[in-house]
Amino acid sequence: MTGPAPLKLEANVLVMGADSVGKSALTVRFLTRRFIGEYGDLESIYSHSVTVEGREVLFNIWDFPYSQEQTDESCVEEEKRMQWADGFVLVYSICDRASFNMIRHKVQHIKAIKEYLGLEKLPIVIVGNKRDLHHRRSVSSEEGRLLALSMDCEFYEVSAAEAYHGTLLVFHGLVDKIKESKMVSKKGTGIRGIVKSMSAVFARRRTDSL
Ligand SMILES: Nc1nc2c(ncn2[C@@H]2O[C@H](COP(=O)(O)OP(=O)(O)OP(=O)(O)O)[C@@H](O)[C@H]2O)c(=O)[nH]1
Repeated sequence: MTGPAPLKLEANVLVMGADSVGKSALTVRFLTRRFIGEYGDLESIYSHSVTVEGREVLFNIWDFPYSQEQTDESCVEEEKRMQWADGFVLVYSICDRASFNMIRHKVQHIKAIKEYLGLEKLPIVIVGNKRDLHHRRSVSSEEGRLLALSMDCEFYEVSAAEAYHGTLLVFHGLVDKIKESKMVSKKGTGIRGIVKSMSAVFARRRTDSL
């Protein structure tokens, strides 16, 4: 006798990182298996269903750079996005130390925002991208691993340019953590959930422009 099919899991994922570290490359590689080289600078949200260990997962992936200017408005918007997310992929480039140095602060920020949820383990994955550019490396694998360990996060080093498998591990690893933190999604499902979340994020902007 077979039991009921497991519930579909909805995972809102925020991909964050400094400029040009490969956030779009990583996201597009996961969603399409392809590396297309140039991605423009559009902030984007993608929805895509994937089967992970026999369970259907609807990923809503939001790829956006850290706010350049720390205005009150940009801070509020960033916090709303963090609230929307069930899990985080924090990307740095192994060739860009400044992008690595920002990670610790971002993890602390996310933890502060999510603290009220009382989750034991926040689903956060730290990713060192551009592993293929080893001749230009300025952050060692060890440093990345130690940072992740000290912040209680998962860690992967990948090359979005060279391989699909690494990005697959990143997103599947994150889903495992999200599953642990919420067995059943209590949020709105499908496009309604996204529209609700997007409306929340942009409500302030609309109000301000009236
Ligand atoms: N060699 C190499 N180049 C990469 C890799 N991932 C991304 N790139 C390149 O790095 C550049 C930036 O990639 P994006 O994916 O646009 O980076 P992003 O973080 O989304 O950039 P912003 O939208 O500006 O914040 C592009 O020229 C990519 O082709 C990688 O793994 N290896």
